[in-house]
Amino acid sequence: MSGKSLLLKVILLGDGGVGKSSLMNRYVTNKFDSQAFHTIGVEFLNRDLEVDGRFVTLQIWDTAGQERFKSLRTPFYRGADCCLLTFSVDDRQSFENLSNWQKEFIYYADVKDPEHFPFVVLGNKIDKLERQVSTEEARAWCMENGNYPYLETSAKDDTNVTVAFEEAVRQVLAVEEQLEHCMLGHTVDLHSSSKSGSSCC
Ligand SMILES: Nc1nc2c(ncn2[C@@H]2O[C@H](COP(=O)(O)OP(=O)(O)OP(=O)(O)O)[C@@H](O)[C@H]2O)c(=O)[nH]1
Ligand SMILES: [Mg+2]
Repeated sequence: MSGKSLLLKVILLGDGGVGKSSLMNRYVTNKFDSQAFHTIGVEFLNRDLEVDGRFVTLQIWDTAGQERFKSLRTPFYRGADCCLLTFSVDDRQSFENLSNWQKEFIYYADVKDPEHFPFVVLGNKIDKLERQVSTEEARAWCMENGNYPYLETSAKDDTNVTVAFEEAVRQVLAVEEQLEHCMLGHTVDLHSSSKSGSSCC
């Protein structure tokens, strides 16, 4: 087990009103406000956690989903280690906009290798009885768009909120481990007389 704490930046993106701020506040302060105000620009909160023996400080960046705040949120995408694409299961439009959020993130965060970037998709407000997006549909979107993990959450009832943020950490650690593995492969390569090296990257 490593004693060093890792600082990870995760960013919550999605339409205005899907519950991004509520998810962050539920996770960090364990509170829920049924009359939350729209976010203007960005806000962030930190929480320390341990995942699979790794100590992590999770820096959660909560962005304003409303279109009019686009120029205020996009400068903060750079340096994110994971992106939580969020929609609300009772709002079909917010689900249909996931691709736009994915593209906006890749562009403004200047992601060099989008295929391997860790996105996690959250379908929030599962406590609501009238759904407009089924679990199967959401899973299918995740499969088709990069094989992303999909979690259904409720910030109101505190369903899967901790699991969602821990999954984000796991995704980042998995990518990091793969990179370390590849670099190790290259190091071994330099000292090897053989031309054939690691084929993982
Ligand atoms: N029923 C229910 N309501 C929720 C849930 N999460 C958030 N809400 C409510 O939905 C509304 C919008 O939530 P916010 O967290 O402000 O949404 P947001 O995504 O941060 O919105 P912007 O800041 O405009 O981007 C608020 O009235 C919340 O109380 C949930 O899981 N279930
Ligand atoms: Mg908000």
